Amino acid sequence: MSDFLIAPSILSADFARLGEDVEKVLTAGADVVHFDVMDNHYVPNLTFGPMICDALRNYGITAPIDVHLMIKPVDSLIPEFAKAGASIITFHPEASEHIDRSLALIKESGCKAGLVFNPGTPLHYLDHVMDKIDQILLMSVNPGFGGQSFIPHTLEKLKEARARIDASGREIRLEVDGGVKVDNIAEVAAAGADMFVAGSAIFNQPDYKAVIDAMRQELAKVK
Ligand SMILES: O=C(CO)[C@@H](O)[C@H](O)COP(=O)(O)O
Repeated sequence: MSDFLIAPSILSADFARLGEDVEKVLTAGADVVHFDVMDNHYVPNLTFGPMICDALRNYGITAPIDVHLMIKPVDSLIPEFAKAGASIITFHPEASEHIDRSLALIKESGCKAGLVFNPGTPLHYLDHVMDKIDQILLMSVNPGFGGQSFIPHTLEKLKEARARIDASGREIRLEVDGGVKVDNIAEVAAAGADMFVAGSAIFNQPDYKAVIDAMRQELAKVK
């Protein structure tokens, strides 16, 4: 089993049959459920909250749920998502008044914590919190919608983030999100990512397993 994790974004799943569709993508070989929370304030779209996360757990989903908060303010929903069964909670540093406090709140709630960087957000927000995070998520599209194209300069940013992780000596996941597909996943992995969010590339195809298997074949060429 490779150390690369594939995390389908349920933003592109069938909301009318969400439990069934999430179960189907996990059975097809996905590792993690990527759960995009949008508030129509921090980002121009509106999705779902803790009740849906809780509903997935009640449906029987046991895989890690990676909650990506695209909301402002950040803190009030952290305990709610932890109670609802989130495994990992990430947020955008510029959306929090107190980054250290938000990270501490996630940890106190029993979840892994991470920071998310939009394409134009500098990585210097990591400077004083590397010892407090488990994951870095680099957005390779501007957040809000699935189906956008991968922004190429993310590759350079991934290399910079990987160098920061290596220098920290800590085990921190480097996740990438937006426009990840079979034909670019190897290049993205070679730049340093080890966790791949893919929404439309998986859910817009009839055979999820065929896509995930093809992604793993590409990843096998890298490591
Ligand atoms: O958070 C987001 C968008 O804001 C992503 O998770 C997208 O949902 C990824 O979709 P694709 O680019 O893979 O279609």
